[in-house]
Amino acid sequence: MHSKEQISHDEYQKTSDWLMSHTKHRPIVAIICGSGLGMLADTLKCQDSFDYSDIPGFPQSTVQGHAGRLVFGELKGKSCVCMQGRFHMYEGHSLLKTTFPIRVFKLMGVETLIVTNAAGSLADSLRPGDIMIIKDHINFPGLVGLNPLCGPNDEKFGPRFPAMSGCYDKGLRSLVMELAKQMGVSSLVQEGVYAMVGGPNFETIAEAKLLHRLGVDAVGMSTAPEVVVATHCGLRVFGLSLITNKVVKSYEDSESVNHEGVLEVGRLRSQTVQQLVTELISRMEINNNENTNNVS
Ligand SMILES: O=P(O)(O)O[C@@H]1C[C@H](O)[C@@H](CO)O1
Ligand code: HPA
Repeated sequence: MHSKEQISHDEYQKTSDWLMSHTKHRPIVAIICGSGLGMLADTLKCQDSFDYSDIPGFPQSTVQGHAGRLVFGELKGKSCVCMQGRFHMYEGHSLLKTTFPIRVFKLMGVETLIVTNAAGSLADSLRPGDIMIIKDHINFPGLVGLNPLCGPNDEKFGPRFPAMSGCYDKGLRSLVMELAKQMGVSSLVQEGVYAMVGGPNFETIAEAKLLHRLGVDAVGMSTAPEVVVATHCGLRVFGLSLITNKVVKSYEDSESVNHEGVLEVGRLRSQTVQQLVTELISRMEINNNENTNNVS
């Protein structure tokens, strides 16, 4: 059971120290690329990149469309770190390992986490290719005790009982809605509720109907554990889902979803997602800590 595993503060610190000694970048923004969205790292300038297999303590990516590389670089004058590939519970990683990079980023001085994912839509208003700004989430594994915060609490990171209301920063959500208008893509962008299920199978029709009745707008297999750990340690979070498919919720519908189709929509919408994230990073306000120095 996941809650028996522990990762000490020292272990997170060791990975952070290793990374800080191998790059001059001092990131203030971390980006997690969802399935098929690894190109978000391509926009970073003056890159330093590390395969996960070379980073002490890092888990390995096993999913197609998740390269398994950590990329540091500058975007619009801000120092960033980008995960080209995330870890999912269904890969067999414990939730602590799944979220390991988040606390490492915190120790490196990151202030803001941008999470992206591929998701299937339940809401009729969300079509494949649309972008859903995550307003809130339902962490289904978390609700039954599969939560990365289970086990002894490390007060150095955050409190035993962290609040999760407001975990998706309101200011950043409004900013992205505004940016979408300015970029002329507001018809593609709306807010909604994301639900995490364990995967790796896609939903049955009965499960889809249940999620729809519960008010879920989009469903995926990631993100919630990362956001819980990030919020626990005080990171500001912005999340977006690229809608890659409609979740089949009728027995009359003969369509079915597959991972290749998910990756394909990622490729088709990569530029718009990239532009939105770039503009967000460019326009977001940051706290002036020592990490704001640019790398020359
Ligand atoms: O890493 P994300 O959440 O973007 O990946 C989604 C969920 C599954 O891992 C995969 C299914 O196609 O895409
Ligand atoms: N369900 C769950 N996860 C997903 C989906 C889906 O329909 N599409 C992309 N990730």
